[in-house]
Amino acid sequence: MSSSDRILLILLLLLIPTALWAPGYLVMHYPELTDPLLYLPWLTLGATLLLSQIYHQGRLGFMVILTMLIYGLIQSQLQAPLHLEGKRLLFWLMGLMGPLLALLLALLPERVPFSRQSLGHWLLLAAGSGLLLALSQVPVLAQWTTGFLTPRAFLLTEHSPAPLLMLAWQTLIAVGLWALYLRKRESASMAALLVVVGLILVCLGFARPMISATLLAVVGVALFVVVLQQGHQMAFLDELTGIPGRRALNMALKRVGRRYSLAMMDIDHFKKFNDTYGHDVGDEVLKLVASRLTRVKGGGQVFRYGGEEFTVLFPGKAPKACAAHLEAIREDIADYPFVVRKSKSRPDDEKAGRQQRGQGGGGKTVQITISMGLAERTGEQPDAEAVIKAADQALYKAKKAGRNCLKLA
Ligand SMILES: Nc1nc2c(ncn2[C@@H]2O[C@H](COP(=O)(O)OP(=O)(O)OP(=O)(O)O)[C@@H](O)[C@H]2O)c(=O)[nH]1
Repeated sequence: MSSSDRILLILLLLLIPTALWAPGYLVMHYPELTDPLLYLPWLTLGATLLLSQIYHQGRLGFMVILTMLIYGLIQSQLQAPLHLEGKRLLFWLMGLMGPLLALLLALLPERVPFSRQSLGHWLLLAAGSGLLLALSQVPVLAQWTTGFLTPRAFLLTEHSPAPLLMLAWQTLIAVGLWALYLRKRESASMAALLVVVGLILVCLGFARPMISATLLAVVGVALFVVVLQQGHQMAFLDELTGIPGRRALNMALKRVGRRYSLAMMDIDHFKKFNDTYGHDVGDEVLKLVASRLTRVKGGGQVFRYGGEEFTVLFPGKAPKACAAHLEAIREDIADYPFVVRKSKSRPDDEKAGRQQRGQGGGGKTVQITISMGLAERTGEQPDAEAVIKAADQALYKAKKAGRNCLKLA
């Protein structure tokens, strides 16, 4: 499970106790706080909207705006008993259209929120809100929801006004968003999933006082964490390969301590490879090498140093203790049959790739090799710069020695 998956899971789990426990606890023990708490979602969501602007996370910003619209609707229109026809219809429309809008926003391309390019996103939000308000004024629909739909849509219990039909629709969208997140690993689908799960819980516990304020305030905090996490990824992960980049290496070197070894490695003849097969295939090679390198044993931490160079850091290890692990990974890469396909249909996951190779794949198999130089921190080379330089010199020796080998400084 990746770190973003773990964060998502924690945030989702955070919503459930909030829904079950916080509203009742607040009303019972701190009744004087209930009025100020109604402002809390505006605060948490407003802060997240600001941060999403700073980090240029447009779709996430739109998820925040959608949540604000939902909260505004609940506070301004839905503070009345739901057996009133118009209110019940509005509740239905919010429960059905809110998740749909979140899904559609997650499917739209990334845009900076307050710019001309995001006009489509704004139109979608405006159209959704306009349609909701227009439909809520149709008397026939109001009669239909109370007279026909609600009794047949299986109300959960008398404590929850959310009918099963609505929950089924919301759950379907949540599952779709989960699948979208697993496929694309984008913060927008993660944010949309949090908003939809938050809305499901709000609908389920709608009869409880303060449910929307407490839950949507927590959704605001959860979205804040998602923006921060995305900002962290942008700063520390290499975009092409997805492994930590140079900045992450610099941070790791600052806290690694006094004893460590460091290997610099470089893909052999990569320029020729790029010139022969094209930059796109070169990028695929970089991704492949990065993913194979991350399997290094012995506690090695892998970074993309830049271009076709990678670094592996072994905290607390002497070169003797990590050379075998590096050799193993060098051989693993040299033995991996990289197929250059004519089409750009290289599958993302390795199993599918192996299957495609098994069927011939229609491409040419080429060997990728890497050269490595290994150095350790010593009294003579106490700072990280000197260790990197020594590892670089050892790498140069490896290139001179015919490539596809490891040399010690
Ligand atoms: N496709 C792709 N190529 C890159 C990237 N970054 C750097 N390169 C290429 O990597 C190549 C590096 O080539 P050189 O430093 O001359 O070394 P080499 O061809 O690997 O030869 P040796 O290191 O001597 O084995 C250049 O052609 C760069 O354009 C990248 O992100 N993607």
